[in-house]
Order: sequence, then structure tokens, then C-alpha cells
Amino acid sequence: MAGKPDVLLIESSVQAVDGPRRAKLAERFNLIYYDCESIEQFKERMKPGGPYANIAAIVRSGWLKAGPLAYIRPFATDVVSHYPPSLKLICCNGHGHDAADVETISARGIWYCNTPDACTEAVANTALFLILESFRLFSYAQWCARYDWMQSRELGLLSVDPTGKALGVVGLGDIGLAVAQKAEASCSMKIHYQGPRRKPDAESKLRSGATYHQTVDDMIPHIDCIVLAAPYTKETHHLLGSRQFALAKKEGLRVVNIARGQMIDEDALIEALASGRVPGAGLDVHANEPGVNPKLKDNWRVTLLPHIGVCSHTSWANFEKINLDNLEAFFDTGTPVTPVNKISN
Ligand SMILES: O=CC(=O)O
Repeated sequence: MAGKPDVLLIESSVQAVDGPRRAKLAERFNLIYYDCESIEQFKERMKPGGPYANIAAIVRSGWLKAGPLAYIRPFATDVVSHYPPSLKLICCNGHGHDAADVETISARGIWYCNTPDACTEAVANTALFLILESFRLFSYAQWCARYDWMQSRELGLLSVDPTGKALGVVGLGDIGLAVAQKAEASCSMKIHYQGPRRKPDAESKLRSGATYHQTVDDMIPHIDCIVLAAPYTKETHHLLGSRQFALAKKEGLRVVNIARGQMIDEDALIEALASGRVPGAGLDVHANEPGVNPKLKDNWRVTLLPHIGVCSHTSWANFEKINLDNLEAFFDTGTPVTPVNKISN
């Protein structure tokens, strides 16, 4: 094994890359399979003399473990200082990278790569489902079909079709644009968007274009449903709160979040649901994951998912492929393919 770089693999059961490519991987790298039970154990194993003491790369293509352990954050600030000096590359599944302290990772001279586009379809399809849910409240209707048919009679009088309604997308990046295209194509929704700047290229990919608004507050009075598809940053923390809900049209503002839970002030959302300013919501993400606010759980106007939008067999397969592209490119050329930071070689 001497001479081969140590690569720590956090894998999923979706082994999309198999056959010759996987065999080559084992020829080229000393593959170590992550099996820690806690973050403390992870730190311990990276100490001199430990099994992870010489890792040159970490490749994360799967959950760390099922259950609450899946929420261990191996790239967070308190862990980065425990990385061995040999570590030069992190390849991590997913689109958002707010769970990693990329600034501190960069200061340590380590490349950090995400897997852009690997999950665009999966997340955009989830958003489309949640848009329909926020208007038609089908999850509650399903509950009625299972347990109390007659309660669905009232529901049928409350729900509204999204056809032709105005959709406001916060963040017209890859995912936001895919959501807008699907909503336009399937429900003829009129697209509005907000972000740091106008995006004429993205606008031109929509059949009827899109209306840009500089701020969320400017956009809300024009829309029937808002979808959050922007990265979570200091600026987007509590992007939706009481002030924004107060700006809703009198017919109300449907709310869909496929980005990060902390972009919504959940207490304000609960109040807006009670007052009718928000007649329906679809949330894939939550402020305190893996917990879900009990008041949202109790509200039949809200469709709740457990941050599953990004996860499909298709996405996990793409994650693995892109991670391995990054690993191989880094060891071939010194530069990975999809880094979010830049390290001078
Ligand atoms: O939420 C999931 C991701 O950012 O990939």
C-alpha cells in the first residue's frame, strides 16, 4: 500500500460507479471506509497514529449513518482544526455548502468541492410537488381519504388551482430556474424572481420571460406563491418574517421552501398561517433539523418533508460520479473540477 494516497470514503449503498472505474480507484488509492459512531471518534481517528492520520482526501457520497448520526457535520469549524496536515481535498455531495466552514477549510489549504447540478432535477421536482401541495392541500386530502372522508368536503372549497398564478422565485440559479421552467410549463405560472442581480440569460430560458424584483418585499405584493431557492447566508437568514407576510396579497401568499429552514422565521409563518395570510405551505427544510416545529406538524395546511428533496437514487448516483471526477482530476492535475474555493498550488 505504500505510496498510494489514503482516501477516506463516506459511501451510500448506491454504487453507481462500478466495474473498471471502481477497480482503478482501488489500484490508485488506499481506500478507507468511514465507520465512525460519533464526531469525537472521527476526530480521534485523525490523530497521529490513528487510522485516518494520513488521509489526503475525504469523499462524501452518502450519509454518515442513518438516523440522527446523519446530521454529524464533518466539515464544520470545530472539526476542521482536527484534520491532519496531509488532507488536501474534500469532495462532498450536495448543492448547498453552508454546513461546511469553507473559509477555515480554505485557510488550511484544502480544496472543497460540492456537486453542482447533480440534484437540480430532484430538488426542482420536489419544489413543483410542494407548489401544488400549497395550493391544493393534497396531503391533507390523503389523510381524509384514509381516516375521515367527510372532512375533505370543506377542503374542496378552500383549495385553489395554481394555473396562471404568479410564482416568485427567490434565487434564479440552476435550481430556481428549473423550478420556474417546470411551473411555467406545467401550470402556466407567471414567473417573478428576486436575487442580487437581474439574470437576462435565465429569463430567456422561460417561454414568457420573468419579472425581476430587487427585494423580496418588492416582489411579494405581485405573487401568489413564493419558492425559496437561494443559498443560506447571513443576508438570507429569516428572509421571510412578519414584515414580508404582512405584504401578501389579500388572497394570501403560498410558501414553499426547498433551500434552508432558517430562511423562514417559523414563528412568523405559524402566525401567518393562523391569520390566513399564508393559506398553504410546503416545507422540505426546517429551522431545527432533524426536528420539525410541532406547531407546523399540527397544521393541516402545511405539507412537510424531511429534507428529502435532494435525495433520489438519481442524485446519489450523480453525487458519486462527480465526487470521483473531482478526486481523479485533483490527483491528475492538482485542480478538481467543481471546487467552491480556490487554493493556489
Ligand atoms: O440540501 C441539500 C443540498 O444543498 O444539496
